[in-house]
Amino acid sequence: MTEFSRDALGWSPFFMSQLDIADLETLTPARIATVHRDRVVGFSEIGNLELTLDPEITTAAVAVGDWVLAATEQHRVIRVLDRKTELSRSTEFHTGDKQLIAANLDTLFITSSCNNDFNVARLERYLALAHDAMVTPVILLTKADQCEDPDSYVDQARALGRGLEVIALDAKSGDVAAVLAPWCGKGQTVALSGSSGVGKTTVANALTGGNAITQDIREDDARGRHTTTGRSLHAMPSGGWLIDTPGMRGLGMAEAAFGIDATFPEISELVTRCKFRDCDHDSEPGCAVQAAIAAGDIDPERLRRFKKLKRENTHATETIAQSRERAKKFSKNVKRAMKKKGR
Ligand SMILES: Nc1nc2c(ncn2[C@@H]2O[C@H](COP(=O)(O)OP(=O)(O)OP(=O)(O)O)[C@@H](O)[C@H]2O)c(=O)[nH]1
Ligand SMILES: [Zn+2]
Repeated sequence: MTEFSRDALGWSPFFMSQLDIADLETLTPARIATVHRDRVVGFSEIGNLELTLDPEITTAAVAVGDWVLAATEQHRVIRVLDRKTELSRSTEFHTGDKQLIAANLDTLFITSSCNNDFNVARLERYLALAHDAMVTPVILLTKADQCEDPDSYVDQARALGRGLEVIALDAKSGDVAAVLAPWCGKGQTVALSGSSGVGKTTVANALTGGNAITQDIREDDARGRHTTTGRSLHAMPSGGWLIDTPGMRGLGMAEAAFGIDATFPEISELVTRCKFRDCDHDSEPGCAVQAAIAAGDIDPERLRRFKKLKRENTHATETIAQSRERAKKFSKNVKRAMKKKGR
């Protein structure tokens, strides 16, 4: 059984302030490392805890990285603490509810490669996601060793944000952990996102010092054999934590209006100065954005991508509303059918 101090697990005054004296005396804070269908595993100062959830809480409301308060004798999660950061996405087909991806991340390494994978629009999408989650983005450009001019990629990526950290590296070299050390210190939590093949596993292995990465585990329980997802919160020798889950890997699309604005500050700061509130920043009279483009202050390509993301965002929101409507109709039909059957 491995014990970790709260500080080592990333505890901070933000979480402490959510506890009263009674909580402190009776409950144990734990950091969620695995979320199963009907139970979770948390790391704590008294070791790993296998926990079921209070009936009020569903596993969908708990994410890897969460801090919870556990009643250890009952092996039960009593309360999920407010998150410092929350990465989630809207589920497309179901209820329109959001799906939690990870909680209390400090840094998202947005990973791309110094080759054809590099795509400014895609990077902006990830940046919007990170901003929306309140997580610090760092752009990681792998395969610098296979590229003649990695600096040109770095420059393009740096242009995507004020003070944005961009790092080009060879993920297979020995110095990955050293280069990324500023974000991987004691109690800090990171995750990697990016397309397939950009080197997430390679970087993750370098950071965790081995093969700690997501594996499916076959498990036996009362209901028979089934596959569950292995541990998702991995300790790094540097003292930090890496979250690696299938959801994290599948991260891609953002429906994050706030995040989009934060990603395009030079544009979003101007739109309030347009003459019309519903300005499309196209050819409307008194458009502050077009004026800035004419003055050479804004890159028209940035505006084009800003508008594209906004459109997608609107579309995603509509889809959620529509799918809610569908779900409602469906449950009505089911009820009607059940009634008929009952007669
Ligand atoms: N030369 C070089 N090869 C790299 C670098 N990063 C990754 N690779 C190679 O690229 C291939 C894909 O890397 P992975 O780490 O598996 O990529 P991934 O992002 O985890 O891919 P998925 O598991 O599909 O999401 C592997 O063969 C790596 O060895 C790099 O910086 N330089
Ligand atoms: Zn305008």
